[in-house]
Amino acid sequence: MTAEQTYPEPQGGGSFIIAYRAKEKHVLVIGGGSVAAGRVFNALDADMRVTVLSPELNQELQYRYKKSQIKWINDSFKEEYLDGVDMVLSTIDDPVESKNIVDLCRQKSIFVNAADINDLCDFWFMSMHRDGPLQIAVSTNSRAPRLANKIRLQIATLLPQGTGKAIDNIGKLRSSIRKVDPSPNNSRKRMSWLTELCDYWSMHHLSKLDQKDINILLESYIHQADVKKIQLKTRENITKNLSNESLNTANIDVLFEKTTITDHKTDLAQNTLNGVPSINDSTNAHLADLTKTIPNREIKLQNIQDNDIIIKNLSNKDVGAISQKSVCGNSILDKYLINDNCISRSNSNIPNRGSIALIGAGLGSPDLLTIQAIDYLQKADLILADRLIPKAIFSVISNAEIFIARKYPGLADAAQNELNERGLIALKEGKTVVRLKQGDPFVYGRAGEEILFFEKHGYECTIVPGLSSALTAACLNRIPVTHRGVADQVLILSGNNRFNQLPEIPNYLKTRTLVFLMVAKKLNPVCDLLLKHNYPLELPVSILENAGCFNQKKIKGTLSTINEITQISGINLPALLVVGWSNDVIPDFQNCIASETNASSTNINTDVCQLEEKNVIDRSLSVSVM
Ligand SMILES: C[C@@]1(CC(=O)O)c2cc3[nH]c(cc4nc(cc5[nH]c(cc(n2)[C@H]1CCC(=O)O)[C@@](C)(CC(=O)O)[C@@H]5CCC(=O)O)C(CC(=O)O)=C4CCC(=O)O)c(CCC(=O)O)c3CC(=O)O
Ligand SMILES: NC(=O)C1=CN([C@@H]2O[C@H](COP(=O)(O)OP(=O)(O)OC[C@H]3O[C@@H](n4cnc5c(N)ncnc54)[C@H](O)[C@@H]3O)[C@@H](O)[C@H]2O)C=CC1
Repeated sequence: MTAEQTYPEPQGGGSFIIAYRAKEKHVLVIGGGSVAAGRVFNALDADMRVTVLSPELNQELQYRYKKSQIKWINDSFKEEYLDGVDMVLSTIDDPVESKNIVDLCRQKSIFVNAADINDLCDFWFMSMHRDGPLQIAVSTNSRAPRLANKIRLQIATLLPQGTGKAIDNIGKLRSSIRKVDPSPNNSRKRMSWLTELCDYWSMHHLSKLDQKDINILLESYIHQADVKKIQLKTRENITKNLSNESLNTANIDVLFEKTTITDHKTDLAQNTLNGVPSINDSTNAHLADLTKTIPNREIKLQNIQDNDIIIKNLSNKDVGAISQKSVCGNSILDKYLINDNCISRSNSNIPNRGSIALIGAGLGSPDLLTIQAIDYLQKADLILADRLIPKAIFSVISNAEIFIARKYPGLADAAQNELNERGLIALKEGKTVVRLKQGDPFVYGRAGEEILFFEKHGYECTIVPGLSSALTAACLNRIPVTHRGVADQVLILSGNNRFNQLPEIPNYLKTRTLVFLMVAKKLNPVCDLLLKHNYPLELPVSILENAGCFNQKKIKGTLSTINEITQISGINLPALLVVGWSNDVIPDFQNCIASETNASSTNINTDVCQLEEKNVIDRSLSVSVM
């Protein structure tokens, strides 16, 4: 690589953006209108000493003056007022006088900004988002301030909740570490440990740390503990409700999302769902009118209390279908920007908007939930579930209200509508909603339909995968659905489709494993169908019940015998059927031991021909309870 390729070429024409520590610096704001009030707010936010020079003050400045946040010189500009000043912000409506002020400041080497003469400014203001110690500022370098405002809001809606708190917590930990290990020689050690911590843990978890956790982390740093293995109170909270017998804590070593990408996705999802505010028709029309008839500047003149009310109205009064496109053809975010205009520089007032996640509950045992699913279940306000979700899963839930859909025969559609509406109402109230689905939401879970419903109403859905029994039931029952030399394909089918019909069956292929979900009531016809399609009578099959749960059970047989066997043993729901030679690859452990001692049957773990010949697996041992 050439040096030109290695080192980036400066574009030029930008501003030098720094975080200026202006605490106690004396700023003189000239003018008493809304632009002055905005500047004053920013200066106070940076702990500057503020004097306003103007023959009049607007409402906000009068309020700040009464609260002794600012000094006020009730006069027009005179040169003498520049004495002892570190910075001047001119916000007057008189360009000639403004130019005069700028010239005088230049002579006195005072840093100056004039709101009405861009070209003469030493620096420009930026659109700013603030969340505690976090400040995000956007500059368009005086090209398009309104777009700076819009970009700032777009960025802010993408931030994970609790970002400011997470920064605070890391700040505390960082300074404690530097106190106990101040040596400049250990800079690399400090930096790499903290970097790993920040990269490895999700923003959500970092935001939840308390002083006790920070102390544990400090200890961990001292011992250079692996950040993936640190046990914290936060971690305990997450796992505390998991039932002991089902949770093997050793298996959930990693409770925190691995990468920042996951983190971003989770948190981003959480916030962008939240991201789109809702506006009812009359508010919408009202705001649309405002943009047409009143210049933005005048909207800004409203006082802060009024603006707060507008924000509340926007988030509470949301009714009806709202798509990403608003009536004016702009996005909903654009509408919100109109609203934000009213609050001008009040930084972080992104209204609290509901969010929804569709979560796969997996097989029914809490220890087979994903970390992300546990995380969502713990922070949810409302959980929409159905009767199929095993009770054990609910042990993970902290405080959420649980709504179980009343999906009884003949009422399924009405129950689905009811569930959707419950979700929508909660979203409009700004709640965190979780739609919990058994298995994986996209494998016969009808999640697609629900996503379309919520997204039609302006709420993007986060999707959290779950373990689907389609593959994992076989896995837990020692059936490798693919196995070299035995099976190289897997087909997932439903024993019972929407119109109560049997599925279409492909021609027999020796190396294909078939997995039928929802098959218990259709076992007989499904087996008949397979036989009709020339599947061999001796083809091994298994019924797998309650996979992954404490009452997991496997019933083995062949295509010709399984019906008879289950007529005796019965089938407990939920159950699925695995058809194919992969059923015979790994014998039950007891048989395995038996075959070890049996000289005539040795090499069981090879290909299916051998299995057939030696008949290693005793299929007459029809029921095996695990
Ligand atoms: C050079 C600069 C001043 C400086 O810093 O010296 C400047 C100059 C001017 N702004 C004008 C107009 C508007 N300014 C805003 C809004 C903001 N303006 C801000 C900064 C800056 N504005 C600096 C450049 C920063 C950059 O480009 O990145 C923001 C980011 C920060 C802040 O002010 O605190 C704040 C967003 C706050 C938020 O996000 O909340 C809006 C929209 C709105 O109100 O919503 C409009 C109307 C729409 C439009 O005109 O575009 C006019 C024309 C006046 C006229 O025509 O009469 C001038 C003068 C001119 O351009 O000559
Ligand atoms: N940078 C920005 O973001 C923007 C800048 N502007 C410009 O900023 C300026 C101020 O805007 P607003 O606050 O809306 O105007 P405004 O008209 O509400 O306020 C002007 C203030 O300056 C005071 N004033 C006028 N001459 C003065 C003097 N010689 N000495 C002391 N005080 C004096 C007035 O009493 C008044 O309080 C305008 O020129 C406007 O074009 C406008 C919009 C955005």
